[in-house]
Amino acid sequence: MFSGLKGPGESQAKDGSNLRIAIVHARWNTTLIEPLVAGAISRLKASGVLSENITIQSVPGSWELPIAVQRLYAGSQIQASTSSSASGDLLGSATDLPSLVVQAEGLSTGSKGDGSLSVSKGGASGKAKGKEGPFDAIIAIGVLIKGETVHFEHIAEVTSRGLMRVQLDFGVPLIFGLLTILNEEQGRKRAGLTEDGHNHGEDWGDAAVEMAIKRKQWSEGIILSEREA
Ligand SMILES: Nc1c(NC[C@H](O)[C@H](O)[C@H](O)CO)[nH]c(=O)[nH]c1=O
Ligand SMILES: CC(=O)[C@@H](O)COP(=O)(O)O
Repeated sequence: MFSGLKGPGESQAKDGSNLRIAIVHARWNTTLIEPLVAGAISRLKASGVLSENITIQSVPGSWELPIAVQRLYAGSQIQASTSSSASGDLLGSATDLPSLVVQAEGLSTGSKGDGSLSVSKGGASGKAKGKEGPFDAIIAIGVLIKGETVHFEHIAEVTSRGLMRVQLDFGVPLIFGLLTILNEEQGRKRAGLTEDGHNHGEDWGDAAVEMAIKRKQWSEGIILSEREA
């Protein structure tokens, strides 16, 4: 897919075993979204990111990506403060009994769809409980396909700006996984669904690990030079 000078170059994704990564994807154009999400997950795991430390959330369309990423990241920050106060003292920020039980037991809650609460051990799917606390990086995935109107341009512009704003406002690496394509064939190529295609989701997974590790180092004052000047 990448010919000549194009492409991200050799992956710099190192050990992701201690990272917490979120993937937020739109559901529009799901036949392209699904392989892109799968590609990102495959590379996260190839770098050692644990399954229980990969959080996946979906939104209706790309327009919803910025708000979802912003609120999800803010929520992960609250988790950190809640779990640290819960470990420090039983009451923490939650004082109602159900929340205390959920916290104390390391349970997770969900909705049964009839408005009642379901509570299960471990993560929402019952799997091993992953890390809590702020995400180390977030991958936003969407596919915008040009139609007959200028709807495409409006969403592409503001969604891109919105994602960049969240990234800089919150200081969290936000991997740009928004495909803005003119036709479905362009999308199939970039989702790795054609012989000459390449799954861009793989690049986004690598980028998330690389940037999460570098952000962690920089936030601890660890400044390493990648090469001799
Ligand atoms: N046409 C596409 C959309 N449109 C939907 C919007 O993103 C949004 O969900 C809706 O306007 C409600 O706020 N979304 C995509 O991701 N891709 C498209 O091609
Ligand atoms: C990106 C879009 O919203 C686009 O697919 C909508 O198509 P149209 O411009 O024909 O309404």
